[in-house]
Amino acid sequence: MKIVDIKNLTKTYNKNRGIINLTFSIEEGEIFGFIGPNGAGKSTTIRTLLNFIYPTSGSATVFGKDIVKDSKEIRQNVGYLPSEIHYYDDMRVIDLLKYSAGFYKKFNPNRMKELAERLDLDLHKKIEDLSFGNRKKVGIVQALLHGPKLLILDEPTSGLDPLMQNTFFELLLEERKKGTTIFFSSHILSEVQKLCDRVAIIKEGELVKVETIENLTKKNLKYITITFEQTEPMDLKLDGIVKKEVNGNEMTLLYSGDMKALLNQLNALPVKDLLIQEPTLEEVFMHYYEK
Ligand SMILES: Nc1ncnc2c1ncn2[C@@H]1O[C@H](COP(=O)(O)OP(=O)(O)OP(=O)(O)O)[C@@H](O)[C@H]1O
Repeated sequence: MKIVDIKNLTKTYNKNRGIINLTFSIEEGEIFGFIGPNGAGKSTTIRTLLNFIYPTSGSATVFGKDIVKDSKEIRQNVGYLPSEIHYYDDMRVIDLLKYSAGFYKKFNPNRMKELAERLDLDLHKKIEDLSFGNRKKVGIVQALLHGPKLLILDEPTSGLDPLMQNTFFELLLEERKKGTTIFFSSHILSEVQKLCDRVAIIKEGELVKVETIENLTKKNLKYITITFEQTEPMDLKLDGIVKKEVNGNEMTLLYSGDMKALLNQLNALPVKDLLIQEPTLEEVFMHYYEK
């Protein structure tokens, strides 16, 4: 079942582009990454899905329900972590969480305590006394508290130290085991690689690609290092060379072409050593972005 289904969704702010003609969907139980540089349109997409802002054109459904007409119903089953969190500063964490839990039909105080403990969050502190990272934790507890079917997380890890990020990822994997679908925006590629099943890449408001992490990292792009016997310039004439660098007798290639064609050419050259590696996700994305 499609938990999120976005069709030709466009949002323009006066004359500014926000997002243009986005179409993609997220299946039940997926951890789905949403990747793009600052200003690409990630928050705009998320805020539109939650009906904080209205689409200019196009449509989307969450749980099969219309994001504009049925937004109240949808929100009962969504946990949302905004990228920037603004709270009432003089409230204590516990009171704020109870207050926000009041908007949902399901609330479990034991779950609140358990989550606070796991994240090492002091429930009795005032919000104004919390660091940025600790405020983020409040947002995480708030998003998970009512056992949502869909988690929408906008840059969730910014401000968390690496240990806390791990705890947070563990929590997400536990949620996934329960069947929760997770939509996760980020500009940090390694965390997406670690956690997500599929990823949508967005650039300047437009969707570049939707791909499984497996395919993104494995399918076509290879990182190739060739060491030649001699330093005289060697030339390779091949389709599919995305990037080439030559340093002394060493040539590195990002290559997405036919492997046999490459090997045939190398066969005629004085090759001393050859190393073929999986590219990092950074390299894969650069490849998409450069196009
Ligand atoms: N309230 C607004 N008014 C006018 N333009 C806006 C508004 N919010 C966003 N934009 C524009 O829409 C585009 C997408 O912004 P958005 O915040 O969705 O990007 P993002 O991918 O979430 O980036 P970031 O990681 O920096 O939050 C940007 O060009 C931005 O300038």
